[in-house]
Amino acid sequence: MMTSENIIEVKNLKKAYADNVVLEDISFTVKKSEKVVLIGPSGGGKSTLLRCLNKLEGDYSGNVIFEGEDLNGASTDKIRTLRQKMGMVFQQFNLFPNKTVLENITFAPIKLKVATSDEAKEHAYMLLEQVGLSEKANAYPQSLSGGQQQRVAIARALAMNPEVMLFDEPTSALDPEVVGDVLSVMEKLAADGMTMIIVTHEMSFAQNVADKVLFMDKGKIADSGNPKYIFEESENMRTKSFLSKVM
Ligand SMILES: Nc1ncnc2c1ncn2[C@@H]1O[C@H](COP(=O)(O)OP(=O)(O)OP(=O)(O)O)[C@@H](O)[C@H]1O
Repeated sequence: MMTSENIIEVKNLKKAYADNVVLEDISFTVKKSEKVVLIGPSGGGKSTLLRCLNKLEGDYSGNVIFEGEDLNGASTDKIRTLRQKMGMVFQQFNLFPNKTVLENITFAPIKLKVATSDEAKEHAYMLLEQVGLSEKANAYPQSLSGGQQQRVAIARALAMNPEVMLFDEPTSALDPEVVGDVLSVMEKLAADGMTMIIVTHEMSFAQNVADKVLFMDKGKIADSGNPKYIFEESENMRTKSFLSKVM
């Protein structure tokens, strides 16, 4: 096994809320630069799995090994350090409403002392250019469209120079006409070699970007493979039935 190449290894992950088993025996690996896309019916456990990866969700059994270190059982300090290497983008942007776009992006690097104020600003302007929002540096989140806010949220996550980016349905809350802007920022990031784990209902995006697709149903990885296999070849009844409903 080429474990050294794996940036994330998930082994026999199980998670329950009281009696409700939400994740059952989940195992998979993510290599550096790989794009792993999680698809599947609502309630199947995709978001929960993503939150377990950076320990936003504690209390699971099994292992999440990130760059060789097991998050399960790691100290709070260690988890904080590891979490800094994982950028997360949520469905609901979660920008700081009382900070400008620039302040949203520079806040964490300055507070966590990974950059001086000048370095953080310089980096932020670079990132704003990357997401196509240079002219919005001094705007406040509420003056931006949902798609613009989500692109700021992506820039904010990138400001910490993460090793991995986790996306939890980043376009689900957006008006259809701005979804493409966010997806194209993500496609560029993918082409630049970022390691990405993405929960999405955007099937053509999944098909274009994924190296590996995990089809999650009822808390399990019910099917997995490259996009050609999942979208064209799989004979798995659950995969086929799900895809026939969403495509
Ligand atoms: N904080 C929580 N407390 C109790 N149950 C939860 C909690 N979060 C999620 N669940 C349950 O876990 C299951 C999986 O939810 P999850 O949000 O991970 O699914 P999903 O595949 O991401 O669905 P969707 O596509 O609708 O977001 C659901 O049955 C949900 O009700």
